[in-house]
Amino acid sequence: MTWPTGVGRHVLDVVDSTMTEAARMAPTLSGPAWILGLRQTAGRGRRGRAWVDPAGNFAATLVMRPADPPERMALRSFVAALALHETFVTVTGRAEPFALKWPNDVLLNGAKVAGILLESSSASTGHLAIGIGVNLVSAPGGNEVEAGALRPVSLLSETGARVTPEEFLDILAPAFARWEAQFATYGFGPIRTAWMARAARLGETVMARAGTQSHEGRFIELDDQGALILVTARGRVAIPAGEVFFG
Ligand SMILES: O=C(O)CCCC[C@@H]1SC[C@@H]2NC(=O)N[C@@H]21
Repeated sequence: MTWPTGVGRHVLDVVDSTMTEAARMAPTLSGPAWILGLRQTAGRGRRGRAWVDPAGNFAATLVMRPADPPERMALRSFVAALALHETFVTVTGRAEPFALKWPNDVLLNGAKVAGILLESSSASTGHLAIGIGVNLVSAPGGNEVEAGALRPVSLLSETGARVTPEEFLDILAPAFARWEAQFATYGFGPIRTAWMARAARLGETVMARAGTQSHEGRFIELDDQGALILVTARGRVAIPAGEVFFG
């Protein structure tokens, strides 16, 4: 696959976090760039959690500077999820074991194989950093993740597919560029439709936690802002940000 024109590619042997490196590099960048860390010493996940990624796993951040309002910027997590899903399908030749979990995870055989972390800067650089972590060759033990979280698995253990972080990036970056072009041209509509076609547990009852509130209901769709829509005993509820538990 061809590397997208005008997009930087930086590979670092060791880095604290590619998110931190993205913030350091942003002022010097003239266009979008991928930063791949072959090892991270202080990787971070969503909601202040640590992200442990041993050698052989994939840890990268795409830094870009979209001229978008914040709510539109945030929709790029769905663009990234679609690009990640496509990359897994390309690498394994199989679509059926992969699914997307709202808001930002990719599942393999119902367990977590990848996560996405979005950070935007209010500083003068105005950059958006899209961090992607993939358990290519190893996954944390079930006792290393918080209670109720999905079991982590690796691509290698579940499918036998062995791919290096550099190879993974060289498929992911063009895939992201294609989905991003679709988002830029047609807006969120086709992204939303494609995301729902790959969504885990669509139509089923799930539990969502948003802040201190929990909602149980049938997951019927994403709305046009990327919020999770549940039909609960009290009616339709839109959850703009939170976590979902499948139980
Ligand atoms: O909590 C999650 O599921 C999101 C995990 C995101 C981890 C990636 S690894 C590359 C980038 N650098 C980081 O420190 N975090 C993200």
